[in-house]
Amino acid sequence: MTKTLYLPAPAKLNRLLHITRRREDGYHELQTLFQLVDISDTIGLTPRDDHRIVLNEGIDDVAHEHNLVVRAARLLQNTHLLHNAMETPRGVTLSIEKRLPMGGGLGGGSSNAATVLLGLNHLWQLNLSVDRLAALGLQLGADVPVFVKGHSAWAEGVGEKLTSVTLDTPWFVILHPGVSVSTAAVFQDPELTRNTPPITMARALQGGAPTWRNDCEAVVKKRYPPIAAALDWLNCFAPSQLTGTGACVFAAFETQEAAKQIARNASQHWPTWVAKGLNRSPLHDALGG
Ligand SMILES: C[C@](O)(CO)[C@H](O)COP(=O)(O)OP(=O)(O)OC[C@H]1O[C@@H](n2ccc(N)nc2=O)[C@H](O)[C@@H]1O
Ligand SMILES: Nc1ncnc2c1ncn2[C@@H]1O[C@H](COP(=O)(O)OP(=O)(O)OP(=O)(O)O)[C@@H](O)[C@H]1O
Repeated sequence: MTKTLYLPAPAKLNRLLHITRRREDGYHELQTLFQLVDISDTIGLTPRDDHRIVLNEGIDDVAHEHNLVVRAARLLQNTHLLHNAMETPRGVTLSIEKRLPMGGGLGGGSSNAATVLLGLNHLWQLNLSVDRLAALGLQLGADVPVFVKGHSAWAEGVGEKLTSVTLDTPWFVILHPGVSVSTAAVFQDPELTRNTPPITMARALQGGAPTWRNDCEAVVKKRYPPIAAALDWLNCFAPSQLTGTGACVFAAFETQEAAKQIARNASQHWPTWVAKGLNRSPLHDALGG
């Protein structure tokens, strides 16, 4: 019987997010500190004898063809075909066990895609380098490369120019304020701070957590009062921030016990997670890379 490989797709937090410039193409250049955390979706990959890419358990509301796991598998299959025209590309049956909220700023979809790229590179024995896979991943989304590289990182560009960093690893309380944020609308908002002067990585790291902030926060709070309310609530216990363009907000605690205590109260109002900060991705641990 063909065995299924189950691999984690961890979440990320943006512990600092500066927007430094709007580009000609409308996209924005960022400086961000990505930290991986230990809450994950699980992706199942079962190799097939034919060339089909099948998604068994998907996600309601996302058509299979649009699902980032299917798009990642197709991208890899097409890349392989292009360079190995004589070889029949292999297929895979995929499944997703979703725990990360969608569109929450935790990068779940991007992480799912990265797990498929690395998992299939392993199963199909393609031997593509991590750098090559990260470049392919960028075609699927700006947050895919950091998950492919598998380490907390300082990022520039739209998030693809990565330098691995080692961050502190506190326990985080993460809340989902229950609204869905349009990333495009936040980036188009005339009031968005989009001219923060670039800083060096060394300076960002030297300043540490008390100096880290997210340039999207003011606009997001104004547009989405439930996010402002969640930030105000969490700020009563520890300095709190938005991840990405939201909707999730988070705060760091020194111990698991302290985080759990706040999470117990928070969970009366919002979906809540306690997550440990990581530097290395559990996906890379699982693949032994
Ligand atoms: C802000 C972050 O969460 C930081 O981790 C991510 O860069 C967002 O990445 P994402 O959710 O994959 O966003 P995308 O789906 O690529 O972008 C949605 C829309 O937001 C705007 N956008 C996004 C990223 C970026 N660096 N500049 C932008 O202006 C663009 O209008 C884009 O059409
Ligand atoms: N496998 C997938 N998992 C989650 N979302 C997916 C997936 N495939 C496609 N999508 C689509 O991608 C959108 C963004 O998902 P994702 O969970 O990555 O957002 P996010 O956490 O806000 O990420 P980011 O921090 O990169 O903005 C979803 O709203 C959904 O429509």
